[in-house]
Parts: sequence; C-alpha cells; structure tokens
Amino acid sequence: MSEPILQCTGLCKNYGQKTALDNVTFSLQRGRIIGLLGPNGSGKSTLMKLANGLLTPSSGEIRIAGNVPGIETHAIVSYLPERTYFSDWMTADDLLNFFQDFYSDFNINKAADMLTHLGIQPRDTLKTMSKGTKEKIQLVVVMSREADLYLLDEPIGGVDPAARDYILNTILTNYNENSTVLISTHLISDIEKVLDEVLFLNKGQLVLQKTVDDIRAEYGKSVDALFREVFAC
Ligand SMILES: Nc1ncnc2c1ncn2[C@@H]1O[C@H](COP(=O)(O)OP(=O)(O)OP(=O)(O)O)[C@@H](O)[C@H]1O
Repeated sequence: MSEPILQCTGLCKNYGQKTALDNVTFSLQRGRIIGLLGPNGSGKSTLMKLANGLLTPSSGEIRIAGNVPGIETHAIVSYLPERTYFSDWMTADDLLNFFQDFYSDFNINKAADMLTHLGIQPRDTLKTMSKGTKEKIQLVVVMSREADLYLLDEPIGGVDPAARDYILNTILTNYNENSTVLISTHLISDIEKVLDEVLFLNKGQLVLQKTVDDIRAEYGKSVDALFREVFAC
C-alpha cells in the first residue's frame, strides 16, 4: 500500500485538564472521501486543526504525506476551517485574487465558474451576504485548489438542502483520484452518498473506521442509522 496521505499515531491533545483527543491511531489512503463523524465535543475540529499545524499534539504524532504539519504540508492541504477568517469588506473577487496570490495550485477560472453557477455576484462584499452564501464561497475557493488533501470542517451546516447537493457534487467533481477529502459534519444523511469511508470519534477516541460498503454489509444499515444507534443519548 502507498504511503498514507494522513497518519495519526497515538495522537493525544489536551487543553489544560481537558482531553480532546485520546490516543488516536489511524491512517487515510489517497483517493478517498472520508466522513469524520462524532457528537458535539468529540474532537473533530481539534483533529482538523492538528492536521493543519494550528495546534500541536500533546503526545503522539500526526503526519501528512510523511511530514509533520508545516510549510511543506500547507502546500498540499486545502483547509476549510469551522469559522470564517475572511474580512467582511472583501468581495468575492477579492477572495479569488487572495487565493491566487497565496496558492500556486489555485484554479481561478474554476472558482469563477462555480461562483457564477451559484449566482454569486463577484462584486458583492461578504458583509452583505447571507451565512449560507459566505459558506458557499469559502467552499468554492477551498475546492478550487488542486490539493492532495482537503480538510473540510462542517462545510454545509448553513447551506440549504438544494445547495448542499450542488456543493457535494462540486466536491465530487473537483477532486482528482489521487486526492483525499476528509469532511466533518453532523449532516450524515446528506453526505453519506458521497463517502467511501467513515471515522467515528467519541469523547476523543476513535471508535470505528470502516468503509461505507462494509457498514451496509455488516450492519445492514446506513451510516446515519448506525451513528444514531452508536451515539444514542
Ligand atoms: N480552545 C479550547 N480550550 C479548551 N477546551 C477546548 C478548546 N477547544 C476545544 N475544546 C474542548 O475539546 C473537546 C473537543 O472539541 P472539538 O471542538 O474538537 O469537538 P468537535 O467534535 O469539533 O465538536 P462540534 O461537533 O461541537 O463542533 C471539547 O470538549 C471542547 O470543549
């Protein structure tokens, strides 16, 4: 098997006394779309931030294509954070130019086409846009990079169901067979049709890593149904 695009070994992250990730070990291969699923506070965003080098592990390690997160990995990872970091005065056009300046793998024509398709005006500022529209723009720019690994932290939470389908198709059609997409979400039933594999996190521990096909074959259930059973309150 080829080198994993992402590998965690005994990964732990504490915030003071609070354990957010507890001895997490798994690896992800290239060419897969993977759902990172778990209840509130299970450690999904923490894992995404560690993969981006925004946090450092308390112990254990996380590697992207064999490297510790840093300058080399930023060049191959496209990250959609859980919260926007763009300024309100920026227009959609500004954002495209910003990405083009920052990332040599950014395909500005692809991004512009997607914005047109979504009916987003290039001269509108983020300040005047709805939450869902802002989310769409962010996802468009993140998916318009030719990255090896896309880390999407809650990409469709504020987007209406019709736009969700467009966005999922955008994800499917914009990644190539050597890339991997890791998506954290609570909207499992919307997203499971595009997933190859899922990771279930519970209280910072990895409790399941399986392909969607295996889940259907072994449990006779959808991922959504299995999630509701495993995490029933
Ligand atoms: N900056 C922080 N300081 C202290 N504790 C934190 C901090 N960030 C996260 N935590 C705690 O770490 C745990 C994991 O949080 P994290 O945000 O990774 O979970 P999550 O699975 O992304 O949750 P959600 O689905 O609600 O977004 C939670 O118990 C949370 O309260």
